[in-house]
Amino acid sequence: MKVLIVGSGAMGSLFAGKLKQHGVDITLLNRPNSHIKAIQKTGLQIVEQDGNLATIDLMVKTNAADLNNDYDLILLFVKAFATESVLSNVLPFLSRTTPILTLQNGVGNMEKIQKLSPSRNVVVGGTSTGAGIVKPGVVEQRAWGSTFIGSTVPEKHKQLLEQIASLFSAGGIKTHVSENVQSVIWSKLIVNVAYNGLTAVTRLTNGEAIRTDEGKELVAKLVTEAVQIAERKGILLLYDDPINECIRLGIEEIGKNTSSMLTDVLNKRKTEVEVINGAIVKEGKKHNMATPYNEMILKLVYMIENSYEQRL
Ligand SMILES: NC(=O)C1=CN([C@@H]2O[C@H](COP(=O)(O)OP(=O)(O)OC[C@H]3O[C@@H](n4cnc5c(N)ncnc54)[C@H](OP(=O)(O)O)[C@@H]3O)[C@@H](O)[C@H]2O)C=CC1
Ligand SMILES: CC(C)(CO)C(=O)C(=O)O
Repeated sequence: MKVLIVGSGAMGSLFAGKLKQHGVDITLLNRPNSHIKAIQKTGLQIVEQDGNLATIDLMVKTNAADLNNDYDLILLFVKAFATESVLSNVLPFLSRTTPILTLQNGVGNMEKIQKLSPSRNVVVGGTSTGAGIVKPGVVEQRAWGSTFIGSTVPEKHKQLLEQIASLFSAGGIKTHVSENVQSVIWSKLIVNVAYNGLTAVTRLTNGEAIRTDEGKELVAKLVTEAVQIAERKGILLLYDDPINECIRLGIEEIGKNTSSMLTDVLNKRKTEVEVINGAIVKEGKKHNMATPYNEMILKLVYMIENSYEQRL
Protein backbone atom coordinates (compact mmCIF):
# COMPACT_ATOMS: atom_id res chain seq x y z
CA MET A 1 0.00 0.00 0.00
CA LYS A 2 1.30 3.50 -0.87
CA VAL A 3 0.33 5.97 1.84
CA LEU A 4 0.54 9.75 1.71
CA ILE A 5 0.51 11.38 5.14
CA VAL A 6 -0.67 14.97 5.06
CA GLY A 7 0.48 16.77 8.19
CA SER A 8 3.83 15.60 9.45
CA GLY A 9 3.90 16.84 13.01
CA ALA A 10 3.99 14.56 16.05
CA MET A 11 1.35 12.07 14.88
CA GLY A 12 2.03 12.17 11.14
CA SER A 13 5.71 11.48 11.82
CA LEU A 14 5.04 8.72 14.35
CA PHE A 15 2.64 6.87 12.05
CA ALA A 16 4.98 7.40 9.09
CA GLY A 17 7.95 6.01 10.98
CA LYS A 18 6.14 3.00 12.40
CA LEU A 19 4.50 2.07 9.10
CA LYS A 20 7.72 2.57 7.13
CA GLN A 21 9.56 0.29 9.58
CA HIS A 22 7.07 -2.40 8.57
CA GLY A 23 7.65 -1.96 4.86
CA VAL A 24 4.82 0.43 3.94
CA ASP A 25 5.62 2.88 1.15
CA ILE A 26 5.22 6.26 2.88
CA THR A 27 5.39 9.85 1.66
CA LEU A 28 5.07 12.71 4.14
CA LEU A 29 3.73 16.11 3.13
CA ASN A 30 4.02 19.26 5.25
CA ARG A 31 4.80 22.90 4.78
CA PRO A 32 8.52 23.55 5.32
CA ASN A 33 9.62 23.82 8.96
CA SER A 34 12.58 22.82 11.14
CA HIS A 35 11.14 19.33 11.91
CA ILE A 36 10.70 18.56 8.21
CA LYS A 37 14.17 19.89 7.41
CA ALA A 38 15.71 17.63 10.07
CA ILE A 39 13.84 14.55 8.74
CA GLN A 40 15.03 15.34 5.22
CA LYS A 41 18.62 15.75 6.43
CA THR A 42 19.10 12.89 8.89
CA GLY A 43 15.90 10.82 8.86
CA LEU A 44 13.17 10.64 11.50
CA GLN A 45 14.17 9.46 14.95
CA ILE A 46 11.53 7.74 17.09
CA VAL A 47 12.07 7.42 20.84
CA GLU A 48 10.59 4.03 21.66
CA GLN A 49 8.86 2.98 24.91
CA ASP A 50 12.13 1.53 26.28
CA GLY A 51 13.98 4.78 25.48
CA ASN A 52 15.77 3.32 22.46
CA LEU A 53 16.08 5.44 19.33
CA ALA A 54 15.09 4.16 15.89
CA THR A 55 16.14 6.12 12.81
CA ILE A 56 13.95 5.86 9.72
CA ASP A 57 14.53 7.34 6.27
CA LEU A 58 11.39 8.96 4.93
CA MET A 59 10.33 10.58 1.69
CA VAL A 60 9.22 14.11 2.59
CA LYS A 61 7.60 16.65 0.28
CA THR A 62 6.86 20.27 1.06
CA ASN A 63 5.06 21.07 -2.19
CA ALA A 64 1.89 19.27 -3.25
CA ALA A 65 2.80 19.81 -6.91
CA ASP A 66 5.74 17.42 -6.39
CA LEU A 67 3.53 14.50 -5.27
CA ASN A 68 2.97 11.38 -7.32
CA ASN A 69 -0.61 10.61 -8.14
CA ASP A 70 -0.66 6.94 -7.25
CA TYR A 71 -1.34 6.72 -3.53
CA ASP A 72 -3.68 4.06 -2.17
CA LEU A 73 -4.53 6.05 0.95
CA ILE A 74 -4.23 9.60 2.23
CA LEU A 75 -3.87 9.83 6.02
CA LEU A 76 -4.77 13.26 7.36
CA PHE A 77 -2.92 14.50 10.44
CA VAL A 78 -3.13 18.30 10.39
CA LYS A 79 -5.00 20.02 13.23
CA ALA A 80 -8.79 20.05 12.72
CA PHE A 81 -8.89 23.81 12.03
CA ALA A 82 -6.33 23.45 9.20
CA THR A 83 -8.20 20.77 7.22
CA GLU A 84 -9.88 23.05 4.70
CA SER A 85 -6.88 25.22 3.91
CA VAL A 86 -4.45 22.30 3.66
CA LEU A 87 -6.67 19.93 1.68
CA SER A 88 -7.84 22.56 -0.77
CA ASN A 89 -4.17 23.08 -1.69
CA VAL A 90 -3.31 19.39 -1.84
CA LEU A 91 -6.32 17.61 -3.36
CA PRO A 92 -6.05 19.21 -6.83
CA PHE A 93 -2.76 17.32 -7.25
CA LEU A 94 -4.17 13.93 -6.22
CA SER A 95 -6.43 11.33 -7.77
CA ARG A 96 -10.12 11.84 -6.97
CA THR A 97 -10.49 8.18 -6.12
CA THR A 98 -7.83 7.91 -3.41
CA PRO A 99 -9.58 7.40 -0.07
CA ILE A 100 -8.83 9.63 2.91
CA LEU A 101 -8.53 8.45 6.50
CA THR A 102 -8.73 11.11 9.20
CA LEU A 103 -7.46 10.31 12.68
CA GLN A 104 -7.79 13.93 13.79
CA ASN A 105 -9.38 14.66 17.13
CA GLY A 106 -12.73 16.36 17.63
CA VAL A 107 -16.02 16.35 15.74
CA GLY A 108 -16.69 17.51 12.19
CA ASN A 109 -13.56 16.19 10.47
CA MET A 110 -15.38 13.76 8.19
CA GLU A 111 -17.94 16.39 7.16
CA LYS A 112 -15.22 18.93 6.27
CA ILE A 113 -13.42 16.44 4.04
CA GLN A 114 -16.63 15.24 2.38
CA LYS A 115 -17.59 18.83 1.61
CA LEU A 116 -14.24 19.49 -0.05
CA SER A 117 -14.30 16.25 -2.03
CA PRO A 118 -17.87 14.87 -2.18
CA SER A 119 -17.22 11.84 -4.38
CA ARG A 120 -14.24 10.56 -2.38
CA ASN A 121 -14.28 7.65 0.07
CA VAL A 122 -13.69 9.03 3.56
CA VAL A 123 -13.06 6.86 6.58
CA VAL A 124 -12.71 8.13 10.13
CA GLY A 125 -10.92 7.00 13.21
CA GLY A 126 -9.90 7.91 16.69
CA THR A 127 -6.53 6.98 18.08
CA SER A 128 -5.25 6.83 21.63
CA THR A 129 -1.75 6.35 20.34
CA GLY A 130 0.03 9.60 21.11
CA ALA A 131 3.30 11.37 20.51
CA GLY A 132 5.23 14.59 20.87
CA ILE A 133 8.09 16.23 18.99
CA VAL A 134 11.07 16.35 21.35
CA LYS A 135 13.24 18.41 19.02
CA PRO A 136 13.31 18.82 15.23
CA GLY A 137 13.51 15.38 13.63
CA VAL A 138 12.82 13.49 16.88
CA VAL A 139 9.40 12.20 17.88
CA GLU A 140 8.63 10.38 21.14
CA GLN A 141 5.77 7.91 21.43
CA ARG A 142 4.01 8.69 24.72
CA ALA A 143 0.68 6.89 24.44
CA TRP A 144 -0.08 3.31 23.41
CA GLY A 145 -3.87 3.12 23.30
CA SER A 146 -5.92 1.51 20.54
CA THR A 147 -7.12 3.01 17.29
CA PHE A 148 -10.69 2.50 16.08
CA ILE A 149 -11.84 3.21 12.53
CA GLY A 150 -15.21 3.26 10.82
CA SER A 151 -17.28 4.70 8.02
CA THR A 152 -20.76 6.05 7.42
CA VAL A 153 -21.09 3.29 4.80
CA PRO A 154 -19.40 0.37 6.57
CA GLU A 155 -20.48 -2.26 4.03
CA LYS A 156 -19.08 -0.25 1.11
CA HIS A 157 -15.80 0.39 2.94
CA LYS A 158 -15.48 -3.03 4.61
CA GLN A 159 -12.45 -4.10 2.59
CA LEU A 160 -10.72 -0.72 2.90
CA LEU A 161 -11.29 -0.59 6.66
CA GLU A 162 -10.00 -4.12 7.14
CA GLN A 163 -6.97 -3.41 4.96
CA ILE A 164 -6.12 -0.29 6.99
CA ALA A 165 -6.65 -2.09 10.31
CA SER A 166 -4.35 -4.94 9.37
CA LEU A 167 -1.71 -2.61 7.91
CA PHE A 168 -1.66 -0.42 11.04
CA SER A 169 -1.78 -3.37 13.44
CA ALA A 170 1.16 -4.98 11.65
CA GLY A 171 3.00 -1.67 12.12
CA GLY A 172 2.44 -1.82 15.87
CA ILE A 173 -0.59 0.50 15.93
CA LYS A 174 -3.40 -1.73 17.31
CA THR A 175 -6.36 -0.90 15.10
CA HIS A 176 -9.95 -2.19 15.18
CA VAL A 177 -12.83 -1.71 12.78
CA SER A 178 -16.17 -0.61 14.23
CA GLU A 179 -19.52 -0.92 12.46
CA ASN A 180 -20.68 2.36 13.98
CA VAL A 181 -18.75 5.45 12.97
CA GLN A 182 -20.48 7.77 15.47
CA SER A 183 -19.41 5.39 18.26
CA VAL A 184 -15.83 5.72 17.04
CA ILE A 185 -15.97 9.52 16.88
CA TRP A 186 -17.72 10.04 20.21
CA SER A 187 -15.79 7.39 22.11
CA LYS A 188 -12.57 9.19 21.19
CA LEU A 189 -14.12 12.63 21.70
CA ILE A 190 -14.91 11.69 25.29
CA VAL A 191 -11.28 10.80 26.02
CA ASN A 192 -10.21 14.19 24.63
CA VAL A 193 -12.98 15.94 26.58
CA ALA A 194 -11.57 14.30 29.71
CA TYR A 195 -7.93 15.23 29.23
CA ASN A 196 -7.07 17.77 26.56
CA GLY A 197 -8.58 20.98 27.92
CA LEU A 198 -7.92 20.04 31.54
CA THR A 199 -4.22 19.40 30.88
CA ALA A 200 -3.92 22.52 28.70
CA VAL A 201 -5.16 24.60 31.63
CA THR A 202 -3.18 22.81 34.36
CA ARG A 203 -0.06 22.11 32.25
CA LEU A 204 0.10 18.52 33.49
CA THR A 205 0.62 15.26 31.65
CA ASN A 206 -2.51 13.13 31.39
CA GLY A 207 -1.25 10.86 34.17
CA GLU A 208 -0.48 13.77 36.53
CA ALA A 209 -3.89 15.30 35.84
CA ILE A 210 -5.62 12.31 37.42
CA ARG A 211 -3.16 11.71 40.25
CA THR A 212 -5.18 13.92 42.59
CA ASP A 213 -8.79 13.43 43.72
CA GLU A 214 -9.59 16.88 42.32
CA GLY A 215 -8.27 15.89 38.89
CA LYS A 216 -10.26 12.64 38.89
CA GLU A 217 -13.38 14.54 39.95
CA LEU A 218 -13.02 17.07 37.12
CA VAL A 219 -12.49 14.29 34.58
CA ALA A 220 -15.66 12.63 35.86
CA LYS A 221 -17.66 15.88 35.57
CA LEU A 222 -16.41 16.65 32.04
CA VAL A 223 -17.05 13.09 30.88
CA THR A 224 -20.51 12.93 32.48
CA GLU A 225 -21.66 15.97 30.50
CA ALA A 226 -20.36 14.48 27.25
CA VAL A 227 -21.90 11.07 27.95
CA GLN A 228 -25.30 12.60 28.66
CA ILE A 229 -25.20 14.32 25.29
CA ALA A 230 -24.06 11.16 23.50
CA GLU A 231 -27.01 9.35 25.13
CA ARG A 232 -29.43 12.08 24.05
CA LYS A 233 -28.09 11.75 20.50
CA GLY A 234 -28.54 7.98 20.68
CA ILE A 235 -24.83 7.28 20.25
CA LEU A 236 -23.60 4.01 21.72
CA LEU A 237 -20.08 4.23 23.12
CA LEU A 238 -17.41 1.60 22.59
CA TYR A 239 -17.02 1.14 26.37
CA ASP A 240 -19.57 0.53 29.13
CA ASP A 241 -18.20 2.76 31.87
CA PRO A 242 -16.81 5.95 30.27
CA ILE A 243 -15.45 7.55 33.46
CA ASN A 244 -13.59 4.41 34.50
CA GLU A 245 -12.35 3.87 30.94
CA CYS A 246 -10.92 7.41 30.82
CA ILE A 247 -9.22 6.93 34.19
CA ARG A 248 -7.92 3.50 33.12
CA LEU A 249 -6.49 5.01 29.92
CA GLY A 250 -4.88 7.80 31.95
CA ILE A 251 -3.19 5.24 34.19
CA GLU A 252 -2.34 2.48 31.75
CA GLU A 253 -2.03 3.84 28.20
CA ILE A 254 -1.93 7.63 27.78
CA GLY A 255 -0.58 8.82 31.16
CA LYS A 256 2.86 9.77 29.86
CA ASN A 257 1.47 11.94 27.09
CA THR A 258 1.52 15.70 26.99
CA SER A 259 -1.90 16.07 25.34
CA SER A 260 -1.94 17.60 21.88
CA MET A 261 -3.83 20.59 23.32
CA LEU A 262 -1.26 21.18 26.05
CA THR A 263 1.46 20.93 23.40
CA ASP A 264 -0.30 23.65 21.41
CA VAL A 265 -0.50 25.85 24.51
CA LEU A 266 3.19 25.29 25.30
CA ASN A 267 4.00 26.24 21.70
CA LYS A 268 1.67 29.28 21.93
CA ARG A 269 -0.54 27.94 19.16
CA LYS A 270 -4.21 27.80 18.35
CA THR A 271 -5.82 24.69 19.91
CA GLU A 272 -8.59 22.29 18.89
CA VAL A 273 -10.71 23.16 21.95
CA GLU A 274 -13.59 24.36 19.77
CA VAL A 275 -14.13 20.88 18.29
CA ILE A 276 -13.55 19.06 21.60
CA ASN A 277 -14.99 20.73 24.74
CA GLY A 278 -16.61 23.31 22.43
CA ALA A 279 -18.48 20.51 20.66
CA ILE A 280 -20.03 19.44 23.98
CA VAL A 281 -21.07 23.01 24.78
CA LYS A 282 -22.57 23.45 21.29
CA GLU A 283 -24.48 20.17 21.45
CA GLY A 284 -25.62 21.02 25.00
CA LYS A 285 -27.16 24.27 23.77
CA LYS A 286 -28.86 22.42 20.92
CA HIS A 287 -30.42 19.90 23.30
CA ASN A 288 -31.07 22.36 26.11
CA MET A 289 -28.65 20.56 28.43
CA ALA A 290 -26.29 22.36 30.80
CA THR A 291 -22.56 21.74 30.27
CA PRO A 292 -20.91 24.02 32.87
CA TYR A 293 -17.64 22.07 33.23
CA ASN A 294 -16.99 21.94 29.49
CA GLU A 295 -18.02 25.57 29.16
CA MET A 296 -15.52 26.56 31.84
CA ILE A 297 -12.71 24.61 30.14
CA LEU A 298 -13.62 26.08 26.75
CA LYS A 299 -13.49 29.63 28.09
CA LEU A 300 -10.25 29.06 30.02
CA VAL A 301 -8.53 27.65 26.94
CA TYR A 302 -9.79 30.55 24.82
CA MET A 303 -8.40 32.93 27.45
CA ILE A 304 -5.03 31.17 27.32
CA GLU A 305 -4.96 31.17 23.49
CA ASN A 306 -5.75 34.86 23.44
CA SER A 307 -3.13 35.94 25.94
CA TYR A 308 0.08 34.09 25.09
CA GLU A 309 2.03 37.33 24.90
CA GLN A 310 0.60 38.68 28.18
CA ARG A 311 1.33 35.66 30.38
CA LEU A 312 3.42 36.31 33.48
N1 LIG B 1 -0.25 14.42 19.62
C1 LIG B 1 -1.01 13.44 20.06
O1 LIG B 1 -0.63 12.73 21.00
C2 LIG B 1 -2.31 13.12 19.40
C3 LIG B 1 -2.87 13.94 18.43
N2 LIG B 1 -4.02 13.56 17.80
C4 LIG B 1 -4.62 14.40 16.76
O2 LIG B 1 -3.84 14.26 15.57
C5 LIG B 1 -3.89 15.48 14.81
C6 LIG B 1 -2.45 15.96 14.58
O3 LIG B 1 -1.90 16.25 15.85
P1 LIG B 1 -0.34 16.45 16.11
O4 LIG B 1 0.44 15.61 15.20
O5 LIG B 1 -0.15 16.33 17.57
O6 LIG B 1 -0.19 17.98 15.69
P2 LIG B 1 1.11 18.76 15.20
O7 LIG B 1 0.84 20.19 15.44
O8 LIG B 1 2.33 18.14 15.81
O9 LIG B 1 1.14 18.46 13.65
C7 LIG B 1 0.29 19.10 12.75
C8 LIG B 1 1.07 19.30 11.47
O10 LIG B 1 0.24 19.95 10.50
C9 LIG B 1 1.05 20.91 9.84
N3 LIG B 1 0.33 21.93 9.10
C10 LIG B 1 0.42 22.14 7.77
N4 LIG B 1 -0.31 23.17 7.39
C11 LIG B 1 -0.89 23.65 8.46
C12 LIG B 1 -1.77 24.73 8.66
N5 LIG B 1 -2.25 25.47 7.66
N6 LIG B 1 -2.13 24.99 9.93
C13 LIG B 1 -1.71 24.21 10.94
N7 LIG B 1 -0.87 23.15 10.78
C14 LIG B 1 -0.47 22.88 9.55
C15 LIG B 1 1.91 21.49 10.94
O11 LIG B 1 3.00 22.20 10.39
P3 LIG B 1 3.64 23.41 11.23
O12 LIG B 1 4.24 22.78 12.46
O13 LIG B 1 4.65 23.98 10.31
O14 LIG B 1 2.52 24.33 11.57
C16 LIG B 1 2.31 20.22 11.67
O15 LIG B 1 3.43 19.62 11.09
C17 LIG B 1 -4.74 16.46 15.63
O16 LIG B 1 -6.07 16.44 15.20
C18 LIG B 1 -4.63 15.89 17.06
O17 LIG B 1 -5.71 16.25 17.86
C19 LIG B 1 -4.66 12.38 18.08
C20 LIG B 1 -4.16 11.55 19.03
C21 LIG B 1 -2.97 11.87 19.80
C1 LIG C 1 -3.50 10.61 23.18
C2 LIG C 1 -4.64 11.47 23.62
C3 LIG C 1 -5.85 10.58 23.83
C4 LIG C 1 -4.39 12.05 24.96
O1 LIG C 1 -3.14 12.62 25.10
C5 LIG C 1 -4.96 12.49 22.58
O2 LIG C 1 -5.78 12.25 21.73
C6 LIG C 1 -4.31 13.84 22.49
O3 LIG C 1 -3.31 14.10 23.15
O4 LIG C 1 -4.84 14.65 21.70
